[in-house]
Amino acid sequence: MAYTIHTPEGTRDRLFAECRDRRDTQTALTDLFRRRSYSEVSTPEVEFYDLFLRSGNPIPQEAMLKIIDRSGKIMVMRPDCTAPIARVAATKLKHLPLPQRLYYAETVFRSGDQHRGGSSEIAQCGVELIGAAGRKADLEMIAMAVDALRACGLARFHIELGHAGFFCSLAERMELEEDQVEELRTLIEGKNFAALGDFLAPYQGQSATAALGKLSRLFGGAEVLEEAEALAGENEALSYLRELYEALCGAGYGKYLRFDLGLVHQIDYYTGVVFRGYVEGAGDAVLSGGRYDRLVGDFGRPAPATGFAVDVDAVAACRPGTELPRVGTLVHFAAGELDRALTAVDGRAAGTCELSPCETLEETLALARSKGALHVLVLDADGERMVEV
Ligand SMILES: N[C@@H](Cc1c[nH]c[nH+]1)C(=O)O
Repeated sequence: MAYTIHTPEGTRDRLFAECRDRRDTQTALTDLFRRRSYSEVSTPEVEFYDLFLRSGNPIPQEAMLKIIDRSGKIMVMRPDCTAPIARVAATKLKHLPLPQRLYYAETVFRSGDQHRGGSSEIAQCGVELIGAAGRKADLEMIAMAVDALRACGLARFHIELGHAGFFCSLAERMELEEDQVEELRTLIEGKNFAALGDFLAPYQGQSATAALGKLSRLFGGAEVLEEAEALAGENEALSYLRELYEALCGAGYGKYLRFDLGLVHQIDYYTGVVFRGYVEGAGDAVLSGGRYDRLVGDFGRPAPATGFAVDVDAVAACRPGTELPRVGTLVHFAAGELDRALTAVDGRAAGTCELSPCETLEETLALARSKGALHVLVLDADGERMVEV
């Protein structure tokens, strides 16, 4: 059957260098998170569908991979890490003082054209700062987003800042129905200018219409904030973004920051500052996050929170190239010489030397030739010698 040799849509096998790059990227990120006092948590790969419906419906329902369990309950492959961690913070961790700093390295599953043909299995590495509101917590998180991409060895990247409150304050002024607000959000998020124009046409003349129409074009440097103020008037979200920007510039982060006031995440638990990270060489965002002050409360312990997740494979693909070390030496060892053989492997640079599983030297030499190795180290009762391949 042809099925058995294919992997399901949106998934694929990952080999050698790709696995190593994923692991290295995860390590670079988690080292940073640990240094900043974040502790690791892990939540189940399969969760109740209801968890994601109740917690503000973070992911469109059609994007969740569903499973029916034996009793007929609908379960989903975890489509998002933040909602389950909010549950943990509100339940298992409720006796611990706030704020709590948590990190994770997990896979999320999102399917359908929602992900524009990309992988539906996404390795994420992220942080959540739970129980801290306000300026200092937002500064910590945005600085950490910059440092996370720097820790991965990236130089050409930027973080785009937006504010969920800006869109909401404009949408509120238009007195729309809830589903119309969602439609508007999707049009702006998708930078779908033609449809947005049609949507707003009946509202021409209203004070927020011009700003909403231009929202998806309001991106760039700090001048964007002035442009937005000119369109929308004094606005709390804009003043707050300026305040954060000035503090971050003072700490040397300014050159990594830009603004995108049309940044309206599809995930709809965000309540304040939102941001995305873009790297030269990757079409889509490689980092995404922001403030979500109501989600933890949905699980019974009100607490403001902020966080972000890095798409590990997307970042790994943009890291400066590191060639996979070529295996230069195979170790051919006689029975009883396993310990010497392993010592020889461990004493060389990782990945440059490996054991030969062959019984005869001829077989090992043939294996060495097929792998492009240059030497065979022979270990036997007489001692050791190096044979050129
Ligand atoms: N869970 C979000 C990222 C995030 C973490 N914390 C807040 N936001 C995502 O997958 O895009």
